[in-house]
Amino acid sequence: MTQTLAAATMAAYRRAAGCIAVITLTNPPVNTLSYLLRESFYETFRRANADAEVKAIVICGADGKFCGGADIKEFAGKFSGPSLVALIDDVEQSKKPVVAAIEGMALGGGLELALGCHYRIAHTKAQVGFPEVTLGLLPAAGGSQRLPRLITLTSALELITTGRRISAPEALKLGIVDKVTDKNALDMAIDFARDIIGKPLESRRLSLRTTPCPPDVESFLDEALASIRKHSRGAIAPLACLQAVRASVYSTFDEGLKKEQELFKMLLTSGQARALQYSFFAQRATKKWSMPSGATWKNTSARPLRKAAVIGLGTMGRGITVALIKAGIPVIAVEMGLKQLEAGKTVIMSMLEKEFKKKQLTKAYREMAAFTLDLAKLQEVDLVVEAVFENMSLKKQIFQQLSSLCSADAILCTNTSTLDIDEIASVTTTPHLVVGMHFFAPAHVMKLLEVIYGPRTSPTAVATAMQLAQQMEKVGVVVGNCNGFVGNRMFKLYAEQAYFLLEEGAIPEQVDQVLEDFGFPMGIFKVSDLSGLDIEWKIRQEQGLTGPKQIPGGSFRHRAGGRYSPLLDILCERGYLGQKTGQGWYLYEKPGGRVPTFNLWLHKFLEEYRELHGIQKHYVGQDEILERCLYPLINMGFHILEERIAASPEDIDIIYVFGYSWPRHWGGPMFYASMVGLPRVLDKLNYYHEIHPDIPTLEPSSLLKKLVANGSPPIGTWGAFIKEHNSKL
Ligand SMILES: CC(C)(COP(=O)(O)OP(=O)(O)OC[C@H]1O[C@@H](n2cnc3c(N)ncnc32)[C@H](O)[C@@H]1OP(=O)(O)O)[C@@H](O)C(=O)NCCC(=O)NCCSC(=O)/C=C/CCCCCCCCCCCCC(=O)O
Repeated sequence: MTQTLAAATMAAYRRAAGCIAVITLTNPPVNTLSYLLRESFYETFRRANADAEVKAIVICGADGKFCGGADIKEFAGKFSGPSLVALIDDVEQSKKPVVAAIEGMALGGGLELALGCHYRIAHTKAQVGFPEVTLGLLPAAGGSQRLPRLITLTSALELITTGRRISAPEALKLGIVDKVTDKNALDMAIDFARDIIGKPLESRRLSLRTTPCPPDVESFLDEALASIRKHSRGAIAPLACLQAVRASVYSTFDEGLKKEQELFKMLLTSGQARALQYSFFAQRATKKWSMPSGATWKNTSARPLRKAAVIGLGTMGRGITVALIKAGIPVIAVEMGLKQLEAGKTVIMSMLEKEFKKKQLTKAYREMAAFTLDLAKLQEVDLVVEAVFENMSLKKQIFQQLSSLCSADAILCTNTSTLDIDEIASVTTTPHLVVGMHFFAPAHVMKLLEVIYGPRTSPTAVATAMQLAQQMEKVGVVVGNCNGFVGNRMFKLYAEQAYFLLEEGAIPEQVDQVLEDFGFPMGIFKVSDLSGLDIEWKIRQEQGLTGPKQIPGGSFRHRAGGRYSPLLDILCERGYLGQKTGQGWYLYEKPGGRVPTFNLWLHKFLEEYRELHGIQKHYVGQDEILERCLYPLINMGFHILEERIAASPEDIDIIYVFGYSWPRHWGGPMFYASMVGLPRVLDKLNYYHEIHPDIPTLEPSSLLKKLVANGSPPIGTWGAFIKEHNSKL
C-alpha cells in the first residue's frame, strides 16, 4: 500500500510498500533541476535517509518525465542554492540503496543524478543523454567522470562529445541502465528496490571505480582529439568534453571533478555557450509563430491533412513527396509528361525503400505514394505543394488550374524560393488558402521550412503549414512575403559580396577558407559548385538581370541600381556549371566529381577580367572577407526586421542555423552581430560603403543605426525599437 507523507513539494516525498521512500522530482514541464527543486530535494533526501523505517529510496519524475536536466535559464546568472554536484554525491554515498526510475527522459543533470543512484530502471520509450555539449557546456555534475567509469571509454566519449540522445534499449546494451521495462518503470523500481535491501553497495558507487581503458589509451585519446578538431567546426565545448573525459582516465575521481568544474567555468563564460543556449530557446520560440494581424496558435487551428499532392517531380518535388510520406501523409505525385513521371517514380520509390530500411517503416508507407498525369485526381486532396521550376508564368498557370480542380478548402502551397506569393495567389479563387512552403534541398533531410504568408493568406493556411512542419519533424519559421523571403534575400548579399571580392583580388580558395574557419561546413564557392551555378543564373535571368529578358539601362558591371558581378553568368555561358560539369569555381576530376581542386583557368581568367575592366587588384585579407560577406547579410536582416518580414531576430537566426548551416555556436547572424557589437558592425558597414559607394546594400539600415544610437540594447529587446519605428510611419 502506498502512503503519501507530504503534499506536493518540488521534490515530493511518499512511502511505498512500507519501507520504500519515493522522491518525485516535480517541476513542470520537464522537471528541471532548478534552484527550488535542488533545495527541496536536499531536504527530502535527508529526510528519507534519516527515517529508520525507510530501507531503500526510489527517485522518479512527475508526469512520466524523469528530468530534463539543469534549468538552462539559470546559467545566465549567479549559481546559488545547493550544488547539484553535492546532491549527487549525497545520493551516491547513501547507505540505503537508491534506484532511479527513468520514464520519458533523463538528460544532462537528470542523467548525472541517475548515475549517482546505485541502480537505474528505465521505461523502454525513455531517452537518456548528455546534451550539454549542444549548449556549449559539459556534464559538470560528475557526469564526465562517472559515465566513463560505467561504460566503455569509446561510448562514453562519443555520447559526451556529441550530445547524442539514446533510447533505453541502447542504454541497456551500453550498460548505462540496469533494466528496461515496457510496463510501469516506477512500479518495477519499487519492487527492485525492495529486493536489494541489505545488499552491498560499494561496487555500485561509480566514483569508487576506475575508468576501464582500451590497451593503447594514449593514442586512442589522440585520435579522438584529431577527429573532434576536424568535425567541431570551431566549437570549443567538444574539446573541453574530451579533456574532462581524459581526466577520468588519468586522475582520481576527485581530481577529475575539479578538472570538470574548471572546464565548465571556462565554457560557461564563453560566447559560444551563450550563443548555443540562445539558439535552444530561439528554436522553441519560432514554434510560437505570430502574424502581424495578431494570429497565433492561441486563436488559430490547423486543418487536418488526410491526403496531399505534390506537383513537379524534380529534385525538390521528390524530396517533398518523401518528407510527406515519412510524416504519414499519403501523396498523389503529379508530373506533366510520362517520361518525367516515370523518372520521378523510380527515384521516389528507391528513396522510400532506403527510408524504409533506415527507419524500419512499415511496407504501407511505400504504398502511400500514387503517381499520375491526371490533375483531376487532385479533387481528393487537402493540401497541394507545387514544386515546379522557378518561373512565375508556369506557377500561375498551375495555380489557376488548381483553383478549378481542387476542393474549395484545399490549402495551396508553393515551394518557390524567391517569387511573390501574392502574385501567385492572385490567379486563384481562394487566395486566402495560398501559402509559401519553402523547403531546402534535400527536402526529406533538411530541417528548415520557411512558411510564407502573403497579404491575403489566412491564419488557417499558415497554421496548417506550421502543423505540417511539425509533423515532418521540421523547424517551421513563419515569414512575410518579399523577394527571396528571409533566407535567400539575405543570402543574395553574402554571395554578391563574395563575387565582388573575386573581382577585387581574392580567389575562391581564400574566401572559402575564411568562411570554413568561421564554421560553415563549406565555403560559398564550394556550395555554389555543389548546387550548380545555373540555379542562380536562372534566377538572375528570371529577375531580368541577365540573359534574353535583361532589363535595359544597366552596364556590364552595374545593373538594377548598383554594382553587378557578371562572373557567374560568364562561367555558365561557357558551360562551367560546377561539380556536374567537372568545372566551376574549382576543377573536379570528372563531371560529377566531388573533390575540388585548384582551377588554373579561373585564376588566369580573373586576372584577365580585372585587366580588361580596369579593376585595381588589392590584397583581400581575412577580416575583409569575413566582414564583407557577413555584415551586408546581417544588415539585410535588420531591414527584414524593420519591414516586419521576420517577427524577431530569433526567427532569422533559426532560419540561418537550420537552412544555411550557420555555425550554431555563433547563434545565427543577428545574435552574432550582437556578440561582435552593433557599433562595430555599423562602423564597418559605413567604412565599406564609403569605399564602395556603388554597392547600396552596404549602407547601414536605419534599425541598426537606431539600435546603436540607443546604446546597443540586448537582442531580446530589439522588438521594442521596431514597433516604435513602425508607429512613427
Ligand atoms: C526533450 C525535452 C526535455 C522536452 O521536449 P519537448 O517535450 O518537445 O518540450 P520542449 O518544447 O522542448 O520544452 C518544453 C518547455 O521546457 C523548456 N525546457 C526544456 N528543457 C529545459 C531546460 N533544461 N532548462 C530550461 N527550460 C527547459 C523549453 O524551453 C520549453 O519552454 P517553453 O514552453 O517554450 O517556454 C527538451 O525540452 C530538451 O531537450 N530540453 C533540453 C535538455 C537539456 O539540454 N538538458 C541539459 C541541460 S544542461 C545540464 O543539465 C547541465 C548540468 C550540469 C550542471 C552543472 C552544475 C555544476 C556547476 C558547478 C560549477 C560552478 C560554476 C560557478 C560559476 C559561478 O561562480 O557563478
